[in-house]
Amino acid sequence: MFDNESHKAIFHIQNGPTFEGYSFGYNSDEHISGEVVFTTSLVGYPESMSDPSYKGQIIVFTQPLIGNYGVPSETEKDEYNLLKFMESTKLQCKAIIVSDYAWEYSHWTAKESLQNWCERSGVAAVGGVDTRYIVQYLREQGSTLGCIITNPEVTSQSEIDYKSLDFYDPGLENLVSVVATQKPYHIKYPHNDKETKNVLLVDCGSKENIVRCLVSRGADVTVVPYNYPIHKVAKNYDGIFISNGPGDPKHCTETINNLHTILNDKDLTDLPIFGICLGHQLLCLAAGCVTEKMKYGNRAHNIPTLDLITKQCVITSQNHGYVVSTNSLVNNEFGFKEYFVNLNDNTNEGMIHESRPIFSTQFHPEAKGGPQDTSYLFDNYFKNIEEYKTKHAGQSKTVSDDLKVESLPTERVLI
Ligand SMILES: NC(=O)CC[C@H](N)C(=O)O
Repeated sequence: MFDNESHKAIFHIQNGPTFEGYSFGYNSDEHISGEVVFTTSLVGYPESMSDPSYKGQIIVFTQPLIGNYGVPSETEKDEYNLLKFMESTKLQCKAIIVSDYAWEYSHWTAKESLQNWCERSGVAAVGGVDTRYIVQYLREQGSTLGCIITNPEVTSQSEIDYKSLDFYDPGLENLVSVVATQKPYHIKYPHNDKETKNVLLVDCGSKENIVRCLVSRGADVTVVPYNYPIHKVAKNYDGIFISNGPGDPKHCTETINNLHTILNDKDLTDLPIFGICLGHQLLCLAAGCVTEKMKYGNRAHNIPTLDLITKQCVITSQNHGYVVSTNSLVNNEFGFKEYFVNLNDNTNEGMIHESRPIFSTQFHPEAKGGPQDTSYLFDNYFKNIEEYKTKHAGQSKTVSDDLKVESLPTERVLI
């Protein structure tokens, strides 16, 4: 054991096993609790930990060595004024659990250690526990709540009365309202070599790379909060996009209702729409489908998924605990059908409309981290946008006062 592994940490799974390890993150006098989930991704811990979809969760990494390439800049921006390395402006998960923390790190992008990032962000981090055992347990029992105790006065796990502790359950809260932008903002395509397309992005806790995938293809992106009345302004844009986000999709009733109104609007039948992960679930709910909580979710960068149109297997990046019931997509009243299917567990991975330019995926084609097999979906979305623009060329579009780009901030507006 290294000297710096002497600060004891206890990780307890509600009504389940308890582990003793060392703390290498934020030390709190209070216990820190959340939903325990595991990811089998090998790399990409800065991207995952800054992904707003992980809000309220304790991430168990199955990759045994974590921290060895440090953490890149949390603030550096790219040519689009988007965060260059992180998926949002801060560390989002509640805590992390690893087998072996790498006290030494090295990478050309590294600005600080993972320990430092966790400490200054108030995120607990526990090393030295048997993560393979935890994953086996979660696969049997399903996702469950857990807590971390780093109070130095606690010296042994047997001293704690776990039954008396409160366990925070992120599934009960509308976390989208916490992580989404509070006000509209605008990201402009900085080059003028392509004809501008105007995309309206509904932010439920969007990953930065989703915005980049849109703007880098020549779109000016107006980002609105998840509950913005998009149905009232949709006709002024060339496409709608619905982002990923944390928690149970059923909490986002306003977004679901607004999307439902758009699907029913006879003037918007050819408007391109694309949704990812939570965005997929919300679109499905708006189309009358059903979502349910999975036993332990899918969080990985290598999930084989079948594209039912091309009949090709694609390797996908995933992070979700809820899923759309495939049965609820059969004979869909709006004309949607299944688009992708997960080849590990046969769960639904996407839907597409039989005639309208609308599709959505449960997996993450923006893939940060993860493989870029499915980036063609962004290209397909832009083909739909081109067609829509050509068809509606010459029609005047009036942008509502509160979305006039000149007056909008150029980055996410947080609480
Ligand atoms: N990445 C996401 O958008 C996650 C969607 C949703 N919160 C789920 O866990 O299923």
